[in-house]
Amino acid sequence: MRRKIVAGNWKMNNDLSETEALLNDLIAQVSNTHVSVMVAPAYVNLFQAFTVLKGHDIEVVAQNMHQEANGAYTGEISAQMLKSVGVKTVILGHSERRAYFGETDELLAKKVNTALANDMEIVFCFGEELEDRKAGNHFSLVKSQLSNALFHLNTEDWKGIVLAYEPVWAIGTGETASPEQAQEMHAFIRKTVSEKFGSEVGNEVSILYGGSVKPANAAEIFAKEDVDGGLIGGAALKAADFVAIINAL
Ligand SMILES: O=C(CO)COP(=O)(O)O
Repeated sequence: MRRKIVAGNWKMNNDLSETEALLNDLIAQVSNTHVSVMVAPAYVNLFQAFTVLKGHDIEVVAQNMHQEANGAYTGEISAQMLKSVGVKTVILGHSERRAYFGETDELLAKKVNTALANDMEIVFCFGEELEDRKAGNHFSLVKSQLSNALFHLNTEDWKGIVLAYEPVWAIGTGETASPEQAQEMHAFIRKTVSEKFGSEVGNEVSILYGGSVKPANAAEIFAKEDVDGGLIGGAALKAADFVAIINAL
């Protein structure tokens, strides 16, 4: 059975006291036990997030990580640092990392290897830009993002991979992919993974949708066969909205 997941990517939002307040609101309101719930606060608040969430079934994950084990990389954070505060899962490949911080497929392949070598689970993000979709290149673009960063893995490695399809044109824009567009792409992703790694891997991998998911549209997107949950940005910053989205899965 594929795992159902709703993950909140807080991006560069919430200082320490805001982080504590939002987590306490989630503790009070999250009750859906068949969904794995993840939250990704800023690095500096991860340690305190674990303290606040102790004993509760909400996983704290990181938004990013450096590919090297340690060294002279001013401002960066390693897998071991994340693990030492309790992080077991890291988001990699977010479109904002690709667009604003120059992260390429090649670099992401290295980050993927580092995370897996550290027994960390990965929420791997990818998705096309509006021009790609307008030009009809969205399937080939998505396939190349997957193959460049993940096709060197072996079948066993896929136990640690969750995929998150986030069409860039739908992130933070209020414009969502229609449920049909999401399903069409998720089915393509599953087929692409199955062709390369076998149908067992393809059937087992959870594929999340991300891009302007909100309480009003979550249920119809999550109802699609190949959509196993969501990666939520803006709507994850308000407990009531995030919980409504969890409850829609
Ligand atoms: O980028 C996202 C999650 O990683 C989606 O962001 P929004 O939900 O704000 O569109």
